[in-house]
Amino acid sequence: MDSFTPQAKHVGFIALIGRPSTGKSTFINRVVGHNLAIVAALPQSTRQRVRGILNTTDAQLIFTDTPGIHSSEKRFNRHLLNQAKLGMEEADVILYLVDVTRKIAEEEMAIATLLKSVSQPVVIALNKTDKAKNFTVDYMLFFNKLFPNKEIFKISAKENMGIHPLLHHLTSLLPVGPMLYPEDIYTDQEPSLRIAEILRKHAILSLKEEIPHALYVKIEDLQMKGARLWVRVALVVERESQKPILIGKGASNLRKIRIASLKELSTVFPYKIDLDIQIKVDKDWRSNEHRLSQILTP
Ligand SMILES: Nc1nc2c(ncn2[C@@H]2O[C@H](COP(=O)(O)OP(=O)(O)OP(=O)(O)O)[C@@H](O)[C@H]2O)c(=O)[nH]1
Repeated sequence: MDSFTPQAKHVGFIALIGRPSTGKSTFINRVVGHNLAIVAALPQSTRQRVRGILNTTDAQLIFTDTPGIHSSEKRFNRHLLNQAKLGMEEADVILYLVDVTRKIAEEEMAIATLLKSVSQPVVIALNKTDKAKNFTVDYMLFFNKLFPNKEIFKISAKENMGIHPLLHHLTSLLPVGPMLYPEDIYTDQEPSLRIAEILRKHAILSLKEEIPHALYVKIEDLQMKGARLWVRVALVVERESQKPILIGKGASNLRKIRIASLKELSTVFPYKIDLDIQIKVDKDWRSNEHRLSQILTP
């Protein structure tokens, strides 16, 4: 007997899909218990396919957090949709998370059409059912009609309601096989990706409206210098006029981003980090196919 044969469990990939701000990142953080993905009250804050891995006694659930699906023809949103489709192709199970605080709209029709054509099992979970104002009943009717006999889960990722039965059901749908990751690994993200995600989150949180979508983060240099990790990072915007907004009066916004990022980085990495943050302009990067594929492809 090979003593290295991993223990057989229910193991597989679960692609999370849903329209923007549905709570996908909150859900992953809730079940995995680490702050892996960007959680922000902003649409499309998840551009990288972040994975969270939940190890239980009988399963290894590997979650893929896709960008929110948008039924927009804009090139930028088409890219996000492609990323979501990519995430679905690799998955054993698709978990469709629905935000019940928003009325049923064309996005649900678009997603339902997409889901009708997939070969994997689809699980539907209605999220944010803790909110007083919600359209849970409308969604139940909508999905019962589209997917007769399918169990619909009612959850709150934020308030930790209904999560256990959902995880139990997801586990039952995963194939039995060897574990794909060691049990102590909860993400397969590279350190540079994690640093970029954290910087981008705090940059986004420090801004309002237009700019967040015009921003990406590039790790330009990353070196261990003695016991410290030295990182040079560029916050890249689309236009010169966006630079002063990001920097803020007397560099106040930049300082805010640095302090919040360093605080979070200190909880993730076991060494001190030096951050050299620069602000750069990459003119109209969102219309540049080449740049988009560099930024959006994990
Ligand atoms: N009341 C309530 N709010 C929630 C719940 N889940 C998520 N939220 C909130 O909804 C907002 C969006 O959550 P995210 O987890 O960032 O959503 P997302 O689907 O990852 O968003 P994108 O990355 O833009 O696709 C945040 O303000 C969350 O706090 C929930 O169960 N109940």
